[in-house]
Amino acid sequence: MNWKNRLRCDETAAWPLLQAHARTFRQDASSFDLRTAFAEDDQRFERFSQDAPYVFADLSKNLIDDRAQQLLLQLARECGFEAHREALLTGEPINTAEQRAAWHTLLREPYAPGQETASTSIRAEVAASLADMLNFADAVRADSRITDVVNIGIGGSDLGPRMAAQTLRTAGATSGPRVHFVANGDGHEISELLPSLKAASTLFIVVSKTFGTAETLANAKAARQWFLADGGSDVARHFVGVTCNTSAAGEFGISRVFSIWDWVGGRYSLWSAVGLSLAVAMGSAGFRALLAGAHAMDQHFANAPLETNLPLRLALLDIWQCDFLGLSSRCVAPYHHGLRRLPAYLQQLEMESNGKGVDAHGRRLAFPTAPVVWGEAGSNGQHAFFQLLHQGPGVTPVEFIAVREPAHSLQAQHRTLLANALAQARALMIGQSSDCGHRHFPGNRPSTFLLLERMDPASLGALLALYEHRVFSSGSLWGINSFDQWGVELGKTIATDLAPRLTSGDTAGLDASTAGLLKRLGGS
Ligand SMILES: O=P(O)(O)OC[C@H]1O[C@H](O)[C@H](O)[C@@H](O)[C@@H]1O
Repeated sequence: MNWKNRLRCDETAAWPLLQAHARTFRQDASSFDLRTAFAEDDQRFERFSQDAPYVFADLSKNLIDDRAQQLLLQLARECGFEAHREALLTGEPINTAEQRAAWHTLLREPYAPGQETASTSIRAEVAASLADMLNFADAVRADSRITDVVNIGIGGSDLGPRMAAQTLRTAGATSGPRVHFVANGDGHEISELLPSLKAASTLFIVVSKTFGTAETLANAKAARQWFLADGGSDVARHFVGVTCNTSAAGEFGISRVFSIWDWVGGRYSLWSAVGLSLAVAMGSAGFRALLAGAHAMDQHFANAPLETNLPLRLALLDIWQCDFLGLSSRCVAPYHHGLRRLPAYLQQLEMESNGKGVDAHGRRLAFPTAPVVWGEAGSNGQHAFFQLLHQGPGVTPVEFIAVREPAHSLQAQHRTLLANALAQARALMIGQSSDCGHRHFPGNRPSTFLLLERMDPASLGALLALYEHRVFSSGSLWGINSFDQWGVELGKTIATDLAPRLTSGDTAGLDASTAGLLKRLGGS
């Protein structure tokens, strides 16, 4: 099957079979129960868990059985998933709305000069661009005059590098200058940071694929104004840019520009020069290790049989939960302090990619797509919202992420943390019967457990690539284009219209609520 003619999940023969099968999972006494499933099958853990590069995954505590798993695999095959995956990995224009590839996997593919293929020149270009970016990053690290680096960007130009830098700092894999991130259009964020800096020892990296994002341009202007006021004179040396739009960066006064390709989607761009601040934080060797870890996961995704292909298995579980069990949210609980921004990163990756109500041809979808992703680092979440997960009226699947080896020496404390992650997953599943209502835990609540041996650049690269491919896989089967984001545009257009009205007080044509609020907010 050609990827362009692939089927949508609800057009397959597997779809109605899955619907029928899902009825046996309804929440009543005769339905599927995890406790019974484990009691009746001593191989359940082995069959619903697996290794993938750098990641071990246990899916066995989910509300899924062999028949559901087989039907979901049938659904993937019927949809033409393998052809679509091939198109992703070979740079076909799968972002059909914008007629371009989504070829982030190329950014982490090792390049050996002399390999003659049709795409040799783009591979050579990618390798040269990476070397240029990493040389610059190492030079910044070696320059004792630079003590602080500020990444100015938002969305995909912030979330990935910020989360990865934070994770690897906690893991002890960063050194060199302090790296800060400014994203928010709210001027409080940059205003809080700037007074702690000195113009002469600060490097600003302005990251924007389009170089047209209002928040980033406003923060970059504020930074330049502060830089000049603080006695800085050499804007060209202290401001560099990362963008597709080199001319707009030039107009801003930035001469040192690291360019990226239009086939690198914002939320998939961490691996490109968008990761410059991260490369400054960990050096070229660390950045290359991150790419190598991601590439190992790419290879797994490309070659592992569908039955043991972890990104696909997680995507099938998402589809099963979302479309057949009616579970519309997923809690991510990373039991690693460094991963505390992972839920925010995944919110963009998953919800901006797959939060669509139409398919790639613009046809309305009659089934739900991306679940709401939310979460907080463990064990913090246990003392906040886990109450709802254990005893709330609805069911929310939880995804635990744990790292076996800590980067600190508090071994006993780490064992307690791991015990807590295990305990929460087990408590959700086994529950506890009590005649006293508020002490009753229904149990049979699903969770997935992802386990890393240690947190280092390669493991993080693999984990993030796993999530990217999972999102591609579910999006592919839902029939949607995971690589556009038209849903963010309307609000931007309206904000452009409203901004001058806050000063003029003009409310013509506005609804009464917006007009009333505008009058209260205006004039400052
Ligand atoms: O990198 P930029 O062009 O500044 O875009 C930054 C972000 O803003 C957009 O509105 C999109 O929602 C994001 O996908 C993107 O990552």
